[in-house]
Amino acid sequence: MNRFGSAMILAGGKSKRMGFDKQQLSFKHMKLIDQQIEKLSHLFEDIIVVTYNPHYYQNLRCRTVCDELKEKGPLAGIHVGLKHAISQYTYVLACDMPHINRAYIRYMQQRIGIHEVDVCLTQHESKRMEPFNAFYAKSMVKKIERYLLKDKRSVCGLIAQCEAYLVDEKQARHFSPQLNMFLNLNTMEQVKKYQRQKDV
Ligand SMILES: Nc1nc2c(ncn2[C@@H]2O[C@H](COP(=O)(O)OP(=O)(O)OP(=O)(O)O)[C@@H](O)[C@H]2O)c(=O)[nH]1
Ligand SMILES: [Mg+2]
Repeated sequence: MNRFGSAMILAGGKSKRMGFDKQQLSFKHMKLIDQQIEKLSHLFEDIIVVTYNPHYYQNLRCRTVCDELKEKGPLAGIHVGLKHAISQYTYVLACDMPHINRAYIRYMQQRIGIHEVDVCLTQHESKRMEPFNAFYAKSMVKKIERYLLKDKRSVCGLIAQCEAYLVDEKQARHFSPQLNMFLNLNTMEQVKKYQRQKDV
Protein backbone atom coordinates (compact mmCIF):
# COMPACT_ATOMS: atom_id res chain seq x y z
CA MET A 1 0.00 0.00 0.00
CA ASN A 2 1.39 3.41 -0.89
CA ARG A 3 1.75 6.17 1.63
CA PHE A 4 -0.11 9.24 0.32
CA GLY A 5 -2.17 8.23 -2.73
CA SER A 6 -5.68 9.08 -1.52
CA ALA A 7 -7.44 12.33 -0.74
CA MET A 8 -11.07 12.69 0.33
CA ILE A 9 -13.53 15.54 0.13
CA LEU A 10 -16.39 15.50 2.62
CA ALA A 11 -19.66 16.52 1.02
CA GLY A 12 -22.28 14.70 3.07
CA GLY A 13 -23.45 17.44 5.38
CA LYS A 14 -26.82 19.14 5.65
CA SER A 15 -25.62 22.70 4.89
CA LYS A 16 -28.21 24.09 7.30
CA ARG A 17 -26.44 27.40 7.81
CA MET A 18 -25.95 27.91 4.07
CA GLY A 19 -29.55 27.11 3.22
CA PHE A 20 -28.65 25.14 0.07
CA ASP A 21 -26.38 22.16 -0.51
CA LYS A 22 -22.77 23.34 -0.18
CA GLN A 23 -21.53 20.81 -2.71
CA GLN A 24 -23.35 22.97 -5.28
CA LEU A 25 -21.40 26.12 -4.41
CA SER A 26 -20.11 27.72 -7.63
CA PHE A 27 -17.70 30.49 -8.47
CA LYS A 28 -17.27 31.78 -12.01
CA HIS A 29 -19.69 29.11 -13.29
CA MET A 30 -17.57 26.30 -11.93
CA LYS A 31 -18.47 24.32 -8.86
CA LEU A 32 -16.04 24.77 -5.99
CA ILE A 33 -15.88 21.02 -5.44
CA ASP A 34 -15.03 20.41 -9.11
CA GLN A 35 -12.21 22.91 -8.74
CA GLN A 36 -11.01 21.08 -5.61
CA ILE A 37 -11.07 17.74 -7.44
CA GLU A 38 -9.08 19.26 -10.30
CA LYS A 39 -6.44 20.72 -7.98
CA LEU A 40 -6.16 17.62 -5.82
CA SER A 41 -5.83 15.38 -8.86
CA HIS A 42 -2.39 16.93 -9.44
CA LEU A 43 -1.33 15.91 -5.93
CA PHE A 44 -3.13 12.61 -5.33
CA GLU A 45 -3.80 9.67 -7.63
CA ASP A 46 -7.09 8.76 -5.93
CA ILE A 47 -9.79 11.28 -5.04
CA ILE A 48 -12.75 10.08 -2.97
CA VAL A 49 -15.84 12.27 -2.58
CA VAL A 50 -17.97 11.27 0.40
CA THR A 51 -21.47 12.24 -0.71
CA TYR A 52 -25.09 11.13 -0.92
CA ASN A 53 -25.23 12.49 -4.50
CA PRO A 54 -22.85 10.35 -6.55
CA HIS A 55 -24.53 11.43 -9.82
CA TYR A 56 -22.97 14.91 -9.47
CA TYR A 57 -19.54 13.37 -10.01
CA GLN A 58 -19.99 10.98 -12.90
CA ASN A 59 -17.62 12.62 -15.33
CA LEU A 60 -14.96 13.74 -12.91
CA ARG A 61 -11.62 12.31 -11.91
CA CYS A 62 -12.87 10.90 -8.63
CA ARG A 63 -14.89 8.10 -7.10
CA THR A 64 -17.71 8.43 -4.61
CA VAL A 65 -18.73 6.66 -1.44
CA CYS A 66 -21.44 7.40 1.12
CA ASP A 67 -21.54 7.19 4.91
CA GLU A 68 -22.01 3.75 6.41
CA LEU A 69 -22.86 5.26 9.79
CA LYS A 70 -25.53 7.80 8.96
CA GLU A 71 -26.42 11.06 10.67
CA LYS A 72 -23.21 11.15 12.63
CA GLY A 73 -21.44 14.11 11.10
CA PRO A 74 -18.05 14.64 9.44
CA LEU A 75 -16.27 11.88 11.32
CA ALA A 76 -18.60 9.34 9.69
CA GLY A 77 -17.43 10.69 6.33
CA ILE A 78 -13.80 10.35 7.38
CA HIS A 79 -14.56 6.81 8.56
CA VAL A 80 -15.90 5.56 5.23
CA GLY A 81 -13.37 7.54 3.21
CA LEU A 82 -10.50 5.91 5.10
CA LYS A 83 -12.07 2.50 4.65
CA HIS A 84 -11.93 2.94 0.87
CA ALA A 85 -8.57 4.71 0.76
CA ILE A 86 -5.75 3.04 -1.15
CA SER A 87 -2.98 4.55 0.93
CA GLN A 88 -1.68 4.50 4.47
CA TYR A 89 -2.59 8.19 4.93
CA THR A 90 -5.44 10.17 3.39
CA TYR A 91 -5.67 13.92 2.98
CA VAL A 92 -9.04 15.21 4.24
CA LEU A 93 -10.74 18.34 2.95
CA ALA A 94 -14.30 19.74 3.34
CA CYS A 95 -16.27 20.69 0.24
CA ASP A 96 -16.57 24.31 1.38
CA MET A 97 -12.85 25.10 1.63
CA PRO A 98 -11.70 27.22 -1.31
CA HIS A 99 -7.95 27.41 -0.62
CA ILE A 100 -5.82 24.34 -1.22
CA ASN A 101 -2.23 24.91 -0.14
CA ARG A 102 0.10 22.58 -1.94
CA ALA A 103 3.20 23.56 0.04
CA TYR A 104 1.41 22.86 3.32
CA ILE A 105 0.25 19.46 2.09
CA ARG A 106 3.85 18.63 1.22
CA TYR A 107 5.00 19.91 4.61
CA MET A 108 2.53 17.67 6.48
CA GLN A 109 3.61 14.71 4.34
CA GLN A 110 7.21 15.36 5.36
CA ARG A 111 6.31 15.55 9.04
CA ILE A 112 4.40 12.28 8.80
CA GLY A 113 7.44 10.77 7.10
CA ILE A 114 9.45 11.43 10.25
CA HIS A 115 6.84 10.81 12.96
CA GLU A 116 4.70 7.69 12.54
CA VAL A 117 1.38 9.08 13.72
CA ASP A 118 -2.37 8.43 13.44
CA VAL A 119 -3.21 11.96 12.36
CA CYS A 120 -1.47 15.17 11.39
CA LEU A 121 -3.42 18.35 11.91
CA THR A 122 -3.05 21.97 12.93
CA GLN A 123 -3.61 23.44 16.37
CA HIS A 124 -4.36 27.10 17.05
CA GLU A 125 -2.78 28.99 19.94
CA SER A 126 -6.20 28.80 21.59
CA LYS A 127 -5.70 24.97 21.44
CA ARG A 128 -8.56 24.62 18.95
CA MET A 129 -7.75 22.07 16.24
CA GLU A 130 -8.48 22.11 12.53
CA PRO A 131 -9.99 18.75 11.55
CA PHE A 132 -9.67 19.37 7.79
CA ASN A 133 -6.71 20.21 5.61
CA ALA A 134 -5.19 17.36 7.60
CA PHE A 135 -4.04 13.76 7.19
CA TYR A 136 -5.57 10.68 8.80
CA ALA A 137 -4.17 7.13 8.85
CA LYS A 138 -6.18 4.26 7.42
CA SER A 139 -5.38 2.37 10.61
CA MET A 140 -7.83 4.72 12.40
CA VAL A 141 -10.92 3.10 10.81
CA LYS A 142 -11.76 0.75 13.69
CA LYS A 143 -11.07 3.35 16.34
CA ILE A 144 -13.34 5.89 14.62
CA GLU A 145 -16.03 3.23 14.23
CA ARG A 146 -15.98 2.38 17.94
CA TYR A 147 -16.04 6.06 18.79
CA LEU A 148 -19.04 6.81 16.56
CA LEU A 149 -20.91 3.76 17.81
CA LYS A 150 -20.62 5.19 21.32
CA ASP A 151 -22.44 8.17 19.80
CA LYS A 152 -19.46 10.46 20.10
CA ARG A 153 -18.79 12.82 17.22
CA SER A 154 -16.14 15.34 18.15
CA VAL A 155 -13.05 15.08 15.99
CA CYS A 156 -11.05 16.82 18.69
CA GLY A 157 -12.25 14.32 21.30
CA LEU A 158 -11.05 11.50 19.08
CA ILE A 159 -7.69 13.15 18.46
CA ALA A 160 -7.09 13.28 22.20
CA GLN A 161 -7.11 9.48 22.14
CA CYS A 162 -4.57 8.99 19.38
CA GLU A 163 -1.04 9.71 18.33
CA ALA A 164 -1.25 13.08 16.69
CA TYR A 165 1.35 15.28 15.10
CA LEU A 166 0.09 18.79 15.75
CA VAL A 167 1.48 21.60 13.63
CA ASP A 168 1.27 24.80 15.63
CA GLU A 169 -0.46 27.91 14.36
CA LYS A 170 2.77 29.88 14.08
CA GLN A 171 4.27 27.26 11.78
CA ALA A 172 1.05 27.07 9.73
CA ARG A 173 1.14 30.84 9.24
CA HIS A 174 4.47 30.51 7.42
CA PHE A 175 2.45 28.82 4.67
CA SER A 176 -0.79 30.76 4.97
CA PRO A 177 -0.33 34.04 6.87
CA GLN A 178 -4.07 34.66 7.35
CA LEU A 179 -4.77 30.92 7.72
CA ASN A 180 -6.89 31.09 4.57
CA MET A 181 -6.11 27.45 3.95
CA PHE A 182 -8.59 26.65 6.75
CA LEU A 183 -11.31 29.02 5.55
CA ASN A 184 -14.63 27.22 5.19
CA LEU A 185 -17.80 28.77 3.91
CA ASN A 186 -20.77 28.03 6.14
CA THR A 187 -23.13 30.92 5.40
CA MET A 188 -24.03 33.16 2.46
CA GLU A 189 -22.47 36.08 4.36
CA GLN A 190 -19.15 34.21 4.39
CA VAL A 191 -19.54 33.44 0.68
CA LYS A 192 -20.16 37.10 -0.14
CA LYS A 193 -17.19 38.23 1.94
CA TYR A 194 -14.99 35.66 0.21
CA GLN A 195 -16.20 36.81 -3.21
CA ARG A 196 -15.51 40.46 -2.37
CA GLN A 197 -11.99 39.67 -1.19
CA LYS A 198 -11.11 37.34 -4.00
CA ASP A 199 -13.11 39.02 -6.74
CA VAL A 200 -14.50 35.63 -7.81
N1 LIG B 1 -19.95 12.45 4.76
C1 LIG B 1 -20.41 13.34 5.62
N2 LIG B 1 -19.95 14.60 5.59
C2 LIG B 1 -20.45 15.49 6.48
C3 LIG B 1 -21.45 15.15 7.41
N3 LIG B 1 -21.75 16.27 8.15
C4 LIG B 1 -20.95 17.25 7.67
N4 LIG B 1 -20.18 16.78 6.66
C5 LIG B 1 -19.17 17.50 5.89
O1 LIG B 1 -18.19 17.94 6.79
C6 LIG B 1 -17.73 19.23 6.42
C7 LIG B 1 -17.85 20.19 7.58
O2 LIG B 1 -19.20 20.23 8.04
P1 LIG B 1 -20.02 21.58 8.17
O3 LIG B 1 -19.22 22.75 7.73
O4 LIG B 1 -20.64 21.62 9.52
O5 LIG B 1 -21.12 21.34 7.03
P2 LIG B 1 -22.61 20.96 7.18
O6 LIG B 1 -22.80 20.05 8.34
O7 LIG B 1 -23.10 20.52 5.84
O8 LIG B 1 -23.27 22.39 7.49
P3 LIG B 1 -24.27 22.80 8.65
O9 LIG B 1 -25.52 21.98 8.45
O10 LIG B 1 -24.48 24.25 8.46
O11 LIG B 1 -23.53 22.45 9.95
C8 LIG B 1 -18.53 19.64 5.20
O12 LIG B 1 -17.73 19.37 4.08
C9 LIG B 1 -19.74 18.74 5.23
O13 LIG B 1 -20.24 18.41 3.93
C10 LIG B 1 -21.94 13.80 7.42
O14 LIG B 1 -22.81 13.40 8.22
N5 LIG B 1 -21.37 12.95 6.52
MG1 LIG C 1 -22.26 20.72 10.41
